[in-house]
Amino acid sequence: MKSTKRAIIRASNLCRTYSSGSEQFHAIRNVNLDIYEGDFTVIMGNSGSGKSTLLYMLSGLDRVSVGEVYFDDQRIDENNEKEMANFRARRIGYIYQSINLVPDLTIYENIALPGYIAGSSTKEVTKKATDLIKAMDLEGQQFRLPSQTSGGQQQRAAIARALINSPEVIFADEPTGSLNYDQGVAVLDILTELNRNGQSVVMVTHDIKAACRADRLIVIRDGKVNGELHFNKYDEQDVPSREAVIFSLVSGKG
Ligand SMILES: Nc1ncnc2c1ncn2[C@@H]1O[C@H](COP(=O)(O)OP(=O)(O)OP(=O)(O)O)[C@@H](O)[C@H]1O
Repeated sequence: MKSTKRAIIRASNLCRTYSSGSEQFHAIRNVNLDIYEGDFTVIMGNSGSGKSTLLYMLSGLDRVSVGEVYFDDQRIDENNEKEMANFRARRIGYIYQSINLVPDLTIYENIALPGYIAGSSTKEVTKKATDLIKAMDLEGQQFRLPSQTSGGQQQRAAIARALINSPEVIFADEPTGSLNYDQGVAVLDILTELNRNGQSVVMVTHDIKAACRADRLIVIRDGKVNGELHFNKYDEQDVPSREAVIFSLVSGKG
């Protein structure tokens, strides 16, 4: 479907080939994909279909083998290492399934660190980190090490860390994968609220309930885009009907 929304990311003829010895594996094959500003885009697909690989390339976390990636109309796949690190620090936020907080830094320090890496002043970082700690309901946890907090608190800290530089796009790779049900819902509620306030979100998930948060769903199969659905902004009432259409598209039973 042609969209009137602005493409914040454009990927053209994207390929990613992994080599091991003389073997080559084509994890992403000729993908053409736009990600629209303000959308909550969800990527689903079977294990090994290439979701994480695609997310890495769209976010500049990994190199493309062939193809082009444009972010806000600027080509990023030709960036050198320094330009790419700068791009990642300032323009995107990344939330990992495995959370990946630095174990020896406090929750506050983990959240603040990318602010300093991006070159913000101590005053700016302190204000933003303090606001985010409040918004993510982490007051009282900020001087603890990650190991002294719950999984849900750690993932909320990881979201705060991803937001510290006010990125244009937040990428989340199975952000609820290591959480219990209630913690997962809390994280999805935060991402949904951020998106309602205009934040572009791109999330990979295996969970159909989590995928119901999408206003655009993309299904990947064998490294290719295999289907797409569009929804209105998330409304809890729509979940049962959304679950059914998402299930039929993902399972190929539609
Ligand atoms: N560094 C690598 N070297 C070789 N093959 C890789 C590498 N990383 C991923 N692959 C392969 O590429 C394919 C896509 O992997 P990817 O992690 O993108 O899949 P995924 O859809 O995110 O899977 P999952 O849902 O299980 O996380 C898989 O077959 C995987 O084994």
